[in-house]
Amino acid sequence: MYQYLELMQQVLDKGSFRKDRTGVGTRALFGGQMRFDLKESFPLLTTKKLHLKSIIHELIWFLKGDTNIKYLQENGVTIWDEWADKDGNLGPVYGKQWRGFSAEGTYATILGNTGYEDGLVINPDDHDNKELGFKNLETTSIDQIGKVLWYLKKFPFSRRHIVCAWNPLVIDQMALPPCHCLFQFFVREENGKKYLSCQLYQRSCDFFLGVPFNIASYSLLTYIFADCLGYVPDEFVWTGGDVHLYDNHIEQAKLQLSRHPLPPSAQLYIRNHHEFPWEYKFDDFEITGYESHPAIKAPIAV
Ligand SMILES: Nc1nc(=O)c2c([nH]1)NC[C@@H]1CN(c3ccc(C(=O)N[C@@H](CCC(=O)O)C(=O)O)cc3)CN21
Ligand SMILES: O=c1ccn([C@H]2C[C@H](O)[C@@H](COP(=O)(O)O)O2)c(=O)[nH]1
Repeated sequence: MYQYLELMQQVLDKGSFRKDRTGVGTRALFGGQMRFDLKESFPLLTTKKLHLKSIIHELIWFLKGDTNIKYLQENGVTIWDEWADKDGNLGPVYGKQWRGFSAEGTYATILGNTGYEDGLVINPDDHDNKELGFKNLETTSIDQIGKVLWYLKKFPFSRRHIVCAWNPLVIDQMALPPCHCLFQFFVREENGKKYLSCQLYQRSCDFFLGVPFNIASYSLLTYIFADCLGYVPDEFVWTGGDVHLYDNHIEQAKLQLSRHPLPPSAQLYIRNHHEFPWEYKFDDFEITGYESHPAIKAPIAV
């Protein structure tokens, strides 16, 4: 994971100081890329211990199209707690957009003055409110995960294998607009075998807490798709937009940089094959050979 440590060092050395939405403050670079060869090892950070359970359950939860934290809580995962409402809902976040991208539940067609600028709170469940001057569009829902899997099977060399979580029609209803907002698959053939790569565009990157999770999560997603398709996991390419270290993560980042990375020896095995990505369960995955330095605590910026 030298790629991660190199980019972390660059953010520390060259990042500009910026105010941010959370009020914590960051230093940030715009634009960054890291490549991980999945054929060598499963990319887990070794300079601090990662909580694999949270990463795996979160991905299973996205793939099921779930946007309520109940499933996560039942499995001891607390990483989304701060953003949920009293019923555990997060609005139409990742799961909804991956499995049912649509304009559902929005004040999508503006008939007149919505009063939005006046700070009027619009209830998205109020489906046809003439008084407020909006009504819902007739919606078409797209299962982007199912569709891209089908295209990967039928037209592996297509350049259109894209899943996009950034849905401008419903962004204001999300507890947090998607950070990892678009990914693309790429297939190449060598000696009769098909190799599957994935590239993520992450618009906003909490480099200390979020990014190690995001790298592991999308690498796991690539393995899952490869397993469904009978292809070989090839590369994961991470591309970041606003790559930042929060001011209250600087000491933790420096501690990490002072540690010697351990050999990248983690491997992922999928115990049970499934036809579709949303059918995988926690016990279908086995990670072996993961060794790391101890965990480093850091506060999350809300
Ligand atoms: N500021 C911020 N950074 C993020 O990375 C982030 C958000 N907000 N909001 C939405 C999700 C939630 N994510 C999170 C939230 C918490 C941890 C975290 O505290 N990680 C601890 C371990 C906690 C655990 O797994 O139980 C760590 O040491 O990695 C990581 C990612 C990623 N996303
Ligand atoms: O998977 C994730 C989810 C969130 N983040 C980080 C990136 C930012 O620090 C915050 C989001 O704040 P915005 O003001 O909406 O950019 O969450 C992440 O790194 N990975």
